[in-house]
Amino acid sequence: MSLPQKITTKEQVDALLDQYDNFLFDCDGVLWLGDHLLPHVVETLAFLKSKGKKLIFVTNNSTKSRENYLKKFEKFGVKGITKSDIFGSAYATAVYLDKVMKFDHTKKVWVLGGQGVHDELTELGIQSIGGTDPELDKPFSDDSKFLKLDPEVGAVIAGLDTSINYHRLSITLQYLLDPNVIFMATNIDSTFPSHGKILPGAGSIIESAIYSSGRQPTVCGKPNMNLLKAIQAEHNLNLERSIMVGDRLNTDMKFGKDGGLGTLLVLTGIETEANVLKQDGTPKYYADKLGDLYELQK
Ligand SMILES: O=C(O)[C@H](O)[C@H](O)COP(=O)(O)O
Ligand SMILES: [Mg+2]
Repeated sequence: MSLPQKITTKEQVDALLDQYDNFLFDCDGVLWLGDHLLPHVVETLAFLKSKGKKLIFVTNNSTKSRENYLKKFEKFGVKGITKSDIFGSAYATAVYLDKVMKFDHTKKVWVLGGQGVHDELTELGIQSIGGTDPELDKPFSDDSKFLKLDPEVGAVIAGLDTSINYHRLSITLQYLLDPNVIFMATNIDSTFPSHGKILPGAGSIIESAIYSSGRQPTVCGKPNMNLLKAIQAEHNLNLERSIMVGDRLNTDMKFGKDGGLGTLLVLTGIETEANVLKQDGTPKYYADKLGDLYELQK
């Protein structure tokens, strides 16, 4: 059995830097927990950049568009990131619907999810309804205006929705009962690391739509390899010299392993050390936190 190796010394960090040119970062649980930036993240990213490393950000959190992630990076003082370095699951899902499924732009998308999904669809010229519409915050009743279904809806996209309620789930089901309506999910993470808490993730919400409709969605976030194809179309990385840094085994680490990348798990999000030490081969490396790559240099 090949146990994951814990990064605890400067020599190990140096060896990691020799081995990899491209660092792909998960965001929730690696860089930040909501609005709380994790220790020495800004310094670590600057340090890696100073060593000539390419930094790419790959998040399953669909509540923000790439444009809004850019603003979040700026707010935290992370410099030198461009939109093309950010791959969010809202973006990946919108692009897949548009480019792979060739979605008819005269049709609309019903959203069970946050603003990120609406924004990425808008950027591609696709209309969307539902989602963050405040009318959906009202309790469900037979008078709901949404029960008069929009015949132009051709797809449902489901993702993380922190305003989830019976109204949203009920209307989503009405659209999914039509087998001609495409069903997509941004990601299937069961949980979501918040500051000091583990909360229900997008997968736990989407599961309700799956169960009630009896349908399975096309999923676009990690560990789906379509996301890696999208990254490759933009950056053409040498995957053997690339490493995926994440906090979750069944999304981030699987994504890295399936894609032929190295894998580094940090313990600031979902997984515990005991859990990591049960793994054989993946992750290849683990650390208490991302900031250790910087702190161990001192
Ligand atoms: O439930 C979700 O959508 C996810 O748990 C969460 O947002 C994952 O984000 P990531 O860790 O990929 O940045
Ligand atoms: Mg994460």
